[in-house]
Amino acid sequence: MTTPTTPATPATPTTSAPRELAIAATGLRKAYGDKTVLDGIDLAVPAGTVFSLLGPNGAGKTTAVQILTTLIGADAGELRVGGHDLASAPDAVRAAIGVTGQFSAVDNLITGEENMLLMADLHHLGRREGRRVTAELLERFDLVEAARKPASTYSGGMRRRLDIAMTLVGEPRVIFLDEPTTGLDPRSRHTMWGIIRELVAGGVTVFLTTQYLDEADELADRIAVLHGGRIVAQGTAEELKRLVPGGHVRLRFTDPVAYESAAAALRDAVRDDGALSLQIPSNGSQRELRAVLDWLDAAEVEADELTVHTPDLDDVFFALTGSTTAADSTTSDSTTSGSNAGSTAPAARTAADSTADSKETVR
Ligand SMILES: Nc1ncnc2c1ncn2[C@@H]1O[C@H](COP(=O)(O)OP(=O)(O)OP(=O)(O)O)[C@@H](O)[C@H]1O
Repeated sequence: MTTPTTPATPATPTTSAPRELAIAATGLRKAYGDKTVLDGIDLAVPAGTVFSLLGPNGAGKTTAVQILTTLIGADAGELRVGGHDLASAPDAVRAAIGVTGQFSAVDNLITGEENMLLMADLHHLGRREGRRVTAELLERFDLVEAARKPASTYSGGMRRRLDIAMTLVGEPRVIFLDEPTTGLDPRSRHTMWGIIRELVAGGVTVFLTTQYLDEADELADRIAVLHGGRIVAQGTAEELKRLVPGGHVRLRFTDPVAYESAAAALRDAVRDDGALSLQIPSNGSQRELRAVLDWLDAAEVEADELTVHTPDLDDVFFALTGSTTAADSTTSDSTTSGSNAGSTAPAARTAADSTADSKETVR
């Protein structure tokens, strides 16, 4: 397991007391036949935070969610959710959690409001209280106009909002969101992100699986990458990004003569003769950028375009889960990548660079 060297920044700097853990797993194991899906993983999610579990298809994210929500049993591990032990008090765990995601609880044949009232019944809220909670949640999730229409007529975004609203009827303290924005358009995704932030601001803990790395980057206080049955890295998004070298400034030229003279002056730069571009290792910080610009001035290099690429979670994901070898090489390079951007690690840089082009920032 790779652990970033920098300690995590506390989510709430105002208190130094350790937060109560909403989810705690030690040595979680699960196998299907002779296929080990979770090979002894540890998770610690402080209450009131967003934790994101990332991993390639088939890594075991849904299996982890199913175990932590009591849907299936684990083969081994000490597991606590919402302050209760999963093995000895599954009902208490169920009462403390909400689950939404790939398997929606929405019944298409009835209206949104009826779905909500049904959920209120399941939670044994009285008729009046059920109506009050339903009205409040429909309002909060912008579903008042659609409340009397069959759920089958709802858009994907409306259905997810209804699904979350239904989950909130039981006032869960821990919510598992399994790929909550898959298939949603960008506007609906942003609406969902706003909803998740609001939930967390209200003290709810969110366990999020997602295939969108920008979503984890945007929302998660901590991220764990699951691969080969193990957590191969975990930390804040910033800590994970520091595991991957590959930050650089790219200079593009239109004039081959200018390109050649720049390449001669900047002998440490990586050449791309086809694109007439040079890459200078840089961590993208203001200080390093200034140093690069001074260096270019001194060498009298004038590029037609200058772009800065900093590793993002896609790079991290690719490097850690691309193959065992890639993950291993990235791990060993990681200690130098954050502090010494002047050095480059060829194997990991190749992994990062292959996904880099669409994410460069022109500054
Ligand atoms: N009931 C089952 N019986 C046998 N194998 C299973 C069962 N459920 C899951 N698996 C296998 O366990 C592995 C992990 O599956 P899981 O659905 O947890 O992965 P995931 O990370 O959620 O993937 P995805 O991103 O594709 O949803 C896969 O290889 C899957 O085929």
